[in-house]
Amino acid sequence: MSFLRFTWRMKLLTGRRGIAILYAYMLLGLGFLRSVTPDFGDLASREQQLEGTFRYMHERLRTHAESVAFFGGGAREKQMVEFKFNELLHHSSLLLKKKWLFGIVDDFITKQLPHNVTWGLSLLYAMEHKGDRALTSTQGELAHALRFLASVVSQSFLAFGDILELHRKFLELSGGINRISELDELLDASQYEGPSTTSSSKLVDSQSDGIISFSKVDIVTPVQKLLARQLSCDIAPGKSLLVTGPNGSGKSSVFRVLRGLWPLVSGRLAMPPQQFDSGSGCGIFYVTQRPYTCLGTLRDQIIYPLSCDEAEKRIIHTLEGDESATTSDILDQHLTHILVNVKLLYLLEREGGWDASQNWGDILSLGEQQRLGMARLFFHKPQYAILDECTNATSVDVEEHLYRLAKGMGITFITSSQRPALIPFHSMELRLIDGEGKWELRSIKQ
Ligand SMILES: Nc1ncnc2c1ncn2[C@@H]1O[C@H](COP(=O)(O)OP(=O)(O)OP(=O)(O)O)[C@@H](O)[C@H]1O
Repeated sequence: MSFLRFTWRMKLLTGRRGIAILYAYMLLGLGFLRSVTPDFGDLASREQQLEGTFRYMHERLRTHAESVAFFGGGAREKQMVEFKFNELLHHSSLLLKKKWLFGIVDDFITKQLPHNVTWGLSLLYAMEHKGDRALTSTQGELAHALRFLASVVSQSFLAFGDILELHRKFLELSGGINRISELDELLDASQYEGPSTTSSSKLVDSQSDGIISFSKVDIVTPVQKLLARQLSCDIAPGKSLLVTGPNGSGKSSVFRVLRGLWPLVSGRLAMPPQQFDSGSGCGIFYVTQRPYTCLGTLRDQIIYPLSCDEAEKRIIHTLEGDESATTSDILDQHLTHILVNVKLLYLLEREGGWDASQNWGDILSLGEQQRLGMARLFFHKPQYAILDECTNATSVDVEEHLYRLAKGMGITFITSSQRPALIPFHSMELRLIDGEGKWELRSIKQ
């Protein structure tokens, strides 16, 4: 109804030609805008998806920070998070650019051009009422004054609105700046107080003839609870150590100090050279009870923390394969052999090959994850393996089979376990007696 009334009023003011111009403009303008509008719905949902993945990766990293640090997977995680961040950044800037360009076109079609068209229509109106010059000029002046007043008032309100908005924008901006400066301060602090720097200044004797040696080391938690007083113990290649003790007595904490995740507050620690950060050919490799499953393919689970390229480079140096096969084929053949060893070959078929990408932490049982953790150990073949109850969900015969294989590869273990079946694979037992400082070391008769 109001539409008809508007049309009728417009016809009175501008005549048929004016109405025709107005509606023709509206239809053409709308049609044009529709045809050039990017699919903002799709773009926004893709942005949400990328943002979600990026946040999920951070969340996951926080949850598994300790495992990642033990593996020395920091560089690999950084690479993966940065890849996702760049993807998000690229998409967001594309979306912004599209919004900006569309804003210009939209503004032109819906505001600037109509403004001029209105002037055109006013001119038509003036020309059609040219009989009474005095009346026309009075109406013209009045219309002009009204338009001027309306535009001044609306512009003034817009300007005042902008000034009022400034405060809110400033508050929003200062909130963001505060968070960034807090992050900056924390990063600075972590550079000076990080466990690795504190401990490394005192500890690493990389010329230790391949021996891991604790000499009067106090194992102390971050809240200053003493778990083992003046721990002294040498682990030589081929002389594996079994760490036992009640729950909470500090078995894993010994490994944390060894890896440099907790500071060495007293004593001395020597260990063979290691390249945790590059993840390749490392001297000491850590396998947790619930092995960390990274985001990625089945192949990525075994070669972690190496990337596929790094793993291929490494395999080409260490293995001799069929000359006609590509590096990736040689790598996959080697990984298949490892899967056979850990009795997980069926995964390859079940999940659809090495490039299958799944949420491995959810779809694999704990026992399967643990065997995958051992597959990772066999791929990296370190000099020492820290095995923190990492086979306790597998059956005893599988556990013994895995230890036999690792021993056959010349890997020396530092194991935390409660299973008597593993005793024969070790030469010494370190028993943390009460979690209050007492410990004892005994040799195991083979
Ligand atoms: N980040 C931490 N901050 C403070 N205390 C901690 C921290 N991590 C562990 N602890 C404490 O240190 C003690 C030893 O923990 P640890 O994980 O070494 O025990 P554990 O012997 O490996 O136990 P379990 O056999 O159950 O695996 C526990 O009392 C635990 O509560």
